[in-house]
Amino acid sequence: MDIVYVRDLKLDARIGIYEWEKRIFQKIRVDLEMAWDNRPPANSDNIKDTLNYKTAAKRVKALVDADHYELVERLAETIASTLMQELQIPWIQVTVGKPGAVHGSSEVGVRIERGNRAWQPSI
Ligand SMILES: Nc1nc2c(c(=O)[nH]1)N=C([C@H](O)[C@@H](O)CO)CN2
Repeated sequence: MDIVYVRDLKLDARIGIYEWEKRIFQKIRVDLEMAWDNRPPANSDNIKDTLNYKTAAKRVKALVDADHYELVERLAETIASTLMQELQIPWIQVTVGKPGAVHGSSEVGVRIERGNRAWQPSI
């Protein structure tokens, strides 16, 4: 399975369950792994055939900017369902991390997979 990825996307988010977290922005980190058939763009050398990683990253930023999220789980699910639907992605892995949220840990968060992991492009 071919992959298009976005790694270590750093964003400022309104996120968290505590009252004080609703009044501040916190750094979050997002990783995306997205299944795609990379042979058509490799053959055409045309951006139109790609899963455009810039488009995906900008959409994630817009989703983060649009709302306060209590849980990293809801943000990860929102990112996965939105990108899958809007960009026709058959399988996605989304990691959302909160660096510095837990003393003694460099990062905490969630990783989810949605869609068909066994997806293969038709030849
Ligand atoms: N599984 C989760 N656990 C926790 C979350 C979360 O979003 N998912 N959030 C918090 C707090 O907001 C925390 O990050 C503040 O330090 C605690 N546990």
